[in-house]
Amino acid sequence: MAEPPPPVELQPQAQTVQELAATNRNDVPERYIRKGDNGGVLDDSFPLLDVPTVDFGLLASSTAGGEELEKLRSALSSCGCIQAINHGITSAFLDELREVARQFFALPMEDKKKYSREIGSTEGYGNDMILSEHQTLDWTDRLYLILSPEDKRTLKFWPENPEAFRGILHEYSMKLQVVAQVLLKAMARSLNLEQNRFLHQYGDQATTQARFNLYPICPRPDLVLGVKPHADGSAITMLLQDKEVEDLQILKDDQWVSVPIIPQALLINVGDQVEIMSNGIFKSPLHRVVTNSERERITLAVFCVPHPDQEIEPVEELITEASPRSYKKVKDYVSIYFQYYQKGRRPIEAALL
Ligand SMILES: O=C(O)CCC(=O)C(=O)O
Ligand SMILES: [Fe+2]
Repeated sequence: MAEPPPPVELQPQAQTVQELAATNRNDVPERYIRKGDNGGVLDDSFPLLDVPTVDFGLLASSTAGGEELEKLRSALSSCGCIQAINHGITSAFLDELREVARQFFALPMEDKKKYSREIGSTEGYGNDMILSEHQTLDWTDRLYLILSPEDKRTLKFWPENPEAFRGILHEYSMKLQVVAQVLLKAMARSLNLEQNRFLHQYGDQATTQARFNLYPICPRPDLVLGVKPHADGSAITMLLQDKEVEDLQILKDDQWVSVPIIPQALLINVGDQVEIMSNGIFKSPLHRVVTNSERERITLAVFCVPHPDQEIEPVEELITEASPRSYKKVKDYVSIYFQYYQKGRRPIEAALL
């Protein structure tokens, strides 16, 4: 993979999407209107995807769980995602987390702007990074924070208001490390590999990054997307969905389908780096977020990303005559990610042999 030039960010929008939505109740600026046939007509009749639920209590036991492993393998190699249940994080805790996220986005703008990200960098509060004059913007504001390793956190971006925010996010981060380990081991076992086969490549220097997403009410859901179609550049992504507003869609068999909400579940999807490690057996799904003219939506995505120096490549045992190697060895996969993403291309194309 060629070394990409670092992204150069153009002048950000003067207003957050939340401000736009509050002042402009009937229309949206041209910059947010999607161009071309970027995924078909946006009407509101998308079929619901049947995302398999996987019991993490069963996956975590090293002896039991054959049926659960098969369910995992089959889900990750078809739709590329699962609803993780019994993952050891209580519903009450997930509700607290949703509540501090809601309280943060409800703060007055001047309070939120204390945590604004700096131009050219992703961490902090703000909206879409603009890399080209032609870029269609996403109808979303975000708070982006590195969770781990802990010494990589930039605390100045971690809200002090609401007061419980930092403590709850820290606790969530600790709990997710366990969930990620269970998953990566189970993924290997489900393919009859030694259980640390993916975990070794994932490495012990991996970072986890949290992205709180606010999707304000949008007057033109027929024309505007919350997040344009993309696949994640992570190894895996764990999404805490909004409890009520169902606007995430996945491309399955060339059709956009809605992801149902299970309030106590974590929606976990394969990212490009696990697609590469599994030699394409596990699929990193294309997904997008539609907008909503009635309800705002808040989600929390956590991306689990191998260290940039870590080499990622298909696991040897998965390369056979019947399924030859499909991807090159890659390093620092995330660095080209934004440029491809903003151009609406799939970064994984760069890794294909
Ligand atoms: O908010 C969502 O439902 C999904 C967000 C997403 O795809 C992302 O942040 O990569
Ligand atoms: Fe995503």
